[in-house]
Parts: sequence; C-alpha cells; structure tokens
Amino acid sequence: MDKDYDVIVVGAGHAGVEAALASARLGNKVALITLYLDTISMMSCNPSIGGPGKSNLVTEIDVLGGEMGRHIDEFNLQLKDLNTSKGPAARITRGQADKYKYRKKMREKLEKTENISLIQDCVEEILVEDIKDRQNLSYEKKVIGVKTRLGLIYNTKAIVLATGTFLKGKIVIGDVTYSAGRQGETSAEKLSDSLRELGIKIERYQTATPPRLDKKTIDFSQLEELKGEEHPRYFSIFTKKEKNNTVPTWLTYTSEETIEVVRDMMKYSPIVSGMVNTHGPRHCPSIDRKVLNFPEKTKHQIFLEMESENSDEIYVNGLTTAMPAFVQEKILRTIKGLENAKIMRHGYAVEYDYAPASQLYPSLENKKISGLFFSGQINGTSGYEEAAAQGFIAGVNAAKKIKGEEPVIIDRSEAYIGVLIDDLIHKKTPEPYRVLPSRAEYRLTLRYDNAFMRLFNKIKEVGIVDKDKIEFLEKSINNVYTEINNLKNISVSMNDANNFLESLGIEEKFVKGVKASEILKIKDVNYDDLKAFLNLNDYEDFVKNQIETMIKYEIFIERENKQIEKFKKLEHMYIDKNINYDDIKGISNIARAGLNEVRPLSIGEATRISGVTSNDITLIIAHMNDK
Ligand SMILES: Cc1cc2nc3c(=O)[nH]c(=O)nc-3n(C[C@H](O)[C@H](O)[C@H](O)COP(=O)(O)OP(=O)(O)OC[C@H]3O[C@@H](n4cnc5c(N)ncnc54)[C@H](O)[C@@H]3O)c2cc1C
Ligand SMILES: NC(=O)c1ccc[n+]([C@@H]2O[C@H](COP(=O)([O-])OP(=O)(O)OC[C@H]3O[C@@H](n4cnc5c(N)ncnc54)[C@H](O)[C@@H]3O)[C@@H](O)[C@H]2O)c1
Repeated sequence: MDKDYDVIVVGAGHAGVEAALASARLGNKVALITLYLDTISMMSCNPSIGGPGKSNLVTEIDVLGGEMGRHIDEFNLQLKDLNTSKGPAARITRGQADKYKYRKKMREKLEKTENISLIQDCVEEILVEDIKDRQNLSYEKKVIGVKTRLGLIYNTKAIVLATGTFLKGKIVIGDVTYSAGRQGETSAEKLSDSLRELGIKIERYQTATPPRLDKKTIDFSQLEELKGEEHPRYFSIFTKKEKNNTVPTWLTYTSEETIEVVRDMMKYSPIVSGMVNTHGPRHCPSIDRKVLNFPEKTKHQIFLEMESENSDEIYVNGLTTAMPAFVQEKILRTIKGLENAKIMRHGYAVEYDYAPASQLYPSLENKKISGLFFSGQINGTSGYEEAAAQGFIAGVNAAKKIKGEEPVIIDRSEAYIGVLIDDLIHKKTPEPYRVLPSRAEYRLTLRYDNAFMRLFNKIKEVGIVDKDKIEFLEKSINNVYTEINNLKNISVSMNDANNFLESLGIEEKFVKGVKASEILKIKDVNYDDLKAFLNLNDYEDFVKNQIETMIKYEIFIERENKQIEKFKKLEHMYIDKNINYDDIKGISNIARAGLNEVRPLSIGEATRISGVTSNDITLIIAHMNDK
C-alpha cells in the first residue's frame, strides 16, 4: 500500500478537517489520520458555532475557502442573529448545529474530496531527520513521516498536528478518573512524549462539559421557548436558502436551592478536592466555579439545546460540571423543568497535554522543526471556531511550504484570525485561549459582515476560492464603493429630506439641503428606505449592509484606519530570518532572550514580545540599517 503523502494531518477534529481540506484543495496528496473515523468533526461540548469573535472567525475562513461556515449554514437546527440592537462591531450570528448531521456530512465531504485518504489509527511518533545545510538558522530538523500504534510508517513532507484534548487525556468525574481523550474515546498516550523528545515544550490544561439529558423527561410546559430566525444572516456569503430551520431551544434558570446544593456539595468538586489542578477555560466557568466566584448570584441562565433532530439528547448550556454523578442529579432536581430529568451522559472534565504556541511562527510552523505545523486545542486554545481557523491556516501553509512558497500570514488589523494567532504566539494566557472582541484593537474593522472586503487580497493569495467566486466578490466590493460615492454626490432638497424623515416617523429635521449619504447616517434609516424617493439599485443584502455601515460609521472607521496605517508600517518592516541578536550591542538580556525565542518576522511583531523596550527596537532598526 502506498504510504507516501505530501501532507499528513493528525486528528480529524475541527482543526484537522479544515487543514486536510485546505491542503488537498491546494493540490496536495493528504492523509488524515484519526483515532476514530466515526467522530470526525465531533462537537465535544456545546452543539453550537459562533458567538462574539468566534462568528467573525467563521466568516473569515469561509471567504478564504474554509468549510465551517457553509457547513453550519446547512446542517443547523437554528441560526440566531445576536446583538442586533448594538453597534456593527458586535452584531453576529450564532448557530445551533445538528451535531449528528454536522459530523456525518463532514465525513462525506472529506471522502468526496479528491486527494484525501482517511485512515483510522493513532500517531505515536513524529519522524525527523537533521538538517545538514542549515540556511535558515532556526530549523534544526525536518519532518519525514509518522509512526502509528499499528507500527505503520507513513512518509511525508509536512505534518499538521490537530490532536485536541487527546494527548494523555485524563477524564475526571468527582473522584473517578480514567484515561480518555473525550468520554468514550481512547486517549493518545505516546505522541506528546515523542514531541518532548524533539525538544518541544509540553504543558497541561483542562476543560469540562455539562451533563446531557433525555428530552422525554424534561417538563417544557413552564419554560421559555426561543426560536431561531427564518431569514438569518448566514455565516457564508455564498449560502443561498429560501428559509432556515427554527427548531427551538428553551430557557430556564438556576434557583437559590441550586446554589445551596452546589455550596453544600462543594467538597466533592474536583476543583476544590484537587482532583483537577490544571487551568480550565476562564470564560466558560463550571457551575461550581460560578458559585465560588459569584456566591451572591443565584439566577444563572440555563439554555436547553437539542443536539440533533435524530436524537433525544439535550445539552444543558450553563451547567458545566465535573462534580460526582450523584451531585449532578441533585443539582438538576432544583432547576425548573428539570426536576425529573434523567441524565444520559454525565458532565466531566478532561485534562490533556498541549504545546505552548510561543514555539511557533505565525504560519503555525514550529520554529525548530521544519514542516511541523500545530493547530487547534494542542496550541492551548479552546473552541471549535478557534480550532477551525488555525487548522485552515496550518493546512494552507503546509501546502505553501511544500511548493516552496511564502506562508500566508494574516495580521491583527486584517482578521480575528490574526488576533488569535498573534496572541497565541506572544501572550501567554493562564488558561485555554478563547477569542473575544476585547482582544481585538480594530473591532470596527474586523466586523462579522465584511470579511469578503477586508480579506479580498488574502483570498487571492491563499488560492483556494475559484475564479467565478472571486469575480463575484470583486464586483460586490466595487458596487459598495460605487454606491457610497453615488450617495455622497446625490443632492436632496431640505423639503424632500424632511418629508422623507417624517414619513418614517423620525422627528429629526434638516435645516438645509443635504447629500443622500447624510440622510442614510440617521439612525433607523436604511438603504432600501431611500428608494422611496431616489432611484437606487437593488443589490444583494450583504452589499447594502456594507453601504449602510460604511456610511453610518464613516468617522469611526476613518479613525480606526489611521491607527491601522501606523500599525502596518511596523508590520511591514521585515527582519532578516537569519538575524543574530547576539551581534546587536546594547539590547537588554531579557529582550535578547525573548527575541531569540520568538524570532519575530517584523519590527511590529518584535514590539509585542514581553521584555522588548522601545530602546531595544531602536537598536534593532539601527542594526538593520547598518547591514
Ligand atoms: C469536555 C470538553 C468540553 C469542551 N467544551 C467546549 C465548548 O463548550 N465549546 C467549544 O467551542 N469547545 C469546547 N471544547 C473544546 C473543543 O472541543 C475543542 O476546542 C475543539 O474541538 C478543538 O478542536 P481540535 O480540532 O483542536 O481537536 P478535537 O476536536 O478534540 O479533535 C482532535 C482529533 O484528533 C484525533 N487524535 C488525537 N490524537 C491523535 C493521534 N495521536 N493520532 C490520531 N488521531 C488523533 C482525535 O481522534 C480527534 O478526532 C471542549 C472540549 C471537551 C473535550
Ligand atoms: N466547558 C465549557 O463549557 C467550555 C469549554 C471550552 C470552551 N467553551 C466555549 O464556551 C462557549 C459557550 O459559552 P458562551 O456562553 O459564551 O457561548 P454561547 O454560544 O453559549 O452564548 C453566546 C451568547 O448566546 C446566548 N445564548 C446561548 N445559548 C443561546 C440559545 N440557545 N439561544 C439564544 N441565545 C443563546 C448567551 O446568553 C450568550 O449571550 C462555546 O461556544 C465554547 O467556545 C466552553
């Protein structure tokens, strides 16, 4: 059997799937090796995709040629527009997936993609050889293959590791612990030892999930029902649907009694007993953690979400815990609607090995081992969307590496993908990293609705999206700018403008004639409203949306653009890959250590390394100018 591949992707979770598809779509022969073929794209926890920052990541990989956006648009139970009354930077879509269909259809997608071989096995060893002629100072070795649990050797030029929570995974429920990557699935016990032997630093994190209930045993009669949107804003710009599913979720709350039970039983909590002593995701705390941190709060939201239309399993969003089984049952008795609910799967925590991402370049390639890429939870992140975004970038860059092309690197001003990767490499967080709008400096620019505009050049650089789609996007972008210009040039008399506002029930008045763009700036006036008295074109919704946002928020967008210009100047001051920091006199030892560890690609990146001061930066620039 042929065992030679261009790229080997290890792990078919959300990162691995995107990596394999991206690499194959760029013409490579890919092996996707995973522990269990029936759990491809498995959602380990929440059956949902999207949320603040996360939705933006999904739209970004979508326009670049990734899969997650169009897949959730198709295989969801509902999509909901969130934050509609807030500013454009906050507006997003949240999708509740049909978890079964999502993973089944993703497997079908992989099987139908030319150039991908799916293999069920466990990778235990990364095979490398020394680089003799070291033209790049940073690489010491290069990958040549992997060895699996079955003793098979697969040869390759690049490897993308996407192993999630499986490396030496240990499950904890109360005082019960056992080895597993996810409940019911074996862990991978040897791969992280192989990485350690290659000199890669390995640490441990933890994450947890709530219990799943049997729908038949829940009393929905007293619960609030929340339906999705019939016409949501889809994640993918290319999705066309008559209307979307609106399968409901239900809302209930914890009670004073719930908090009392958790408090009484706290000694059994693994985070109190010490059964779990690694850091877990701070932004998705367990119910025991919420009671410890906010003892006075008794009413926490609990969303009950179906996992699939083909199952009775209900996900209890907001009740994450790894307390013992009997405590989980006691807690449920205190929550409206769940008094008689039966648990199908108990909540649990899992501890696992990960490799801190400071060891990577922004291409997601390891700095010492050429051709070894890391993506997803193995980089210390949490979340499907974070995993998918990294998987996509790693898959693209593995493909570029093989072709001898420059990697695709996206910066903080271009996409949440850039914020995510830049933060991972330069900022050590004490818990699994989750993308959040507060981490992005240029939030108004990195909107959910405009990835096709801000990433247009990157779409071409990546090279996956086909010509027709690129032309469609280019035409749409032209339409946005042409129409903005048009509206800025159409004069409207004071009377016409005021009559129009009055017809919409808006009290505001103009005191002189205005341009049409000024009318559109008024709150509650949208592009289609202007058609009442102006002869305007009919564009696709996503185009009209851009016209409105770019006109309404023009001043703020311009202000942000100026900041981005300054940022870009430093990002574009590239540092020679072979620079020897020991040659630069005057920089501090702490800066030198940081620079040697990170090996920044640009002056902008160097400024974000902790311990590097503006004086050090001046000295590096002077050194570069002397060369
Ligand atoms: C209990 C729990 C709760 C979580 N809660 C949430 C949540 O609410 N929401 C959220 O967004 N995220 C949550 N996460 C995290 C989320 O599941 C991950 O961030 C996301 O799935 C990571 O994607 P990934 O592709 O990196 O890894 P995973 O989805 O974990 O996939 C890893 C894949 O690698 C394979 N694999 C591992 N090692 C090997 C090997 N040596 N050889 C071959 N194959 C291998 C596995 O079989 C698996 O298919 C949770 C995870 C767990 C386990
Ligand atoms: N153990 C864990 O729970 C764990 C571990 C790792 C990562 N995570 C992350 O946590 C996220 C869950 O946390 P979150 O609360 O920020 O995200 P979420 O998607 O559950 O909630 C986002 C927003 O949607 C609202 N919302 C939630 N469910 C809803 C529903 N059914 N209908 C309408 N609105 C709903 C919430 O109130 C919130 O404002 C996951 O997406 C995952 O990335 C959780």
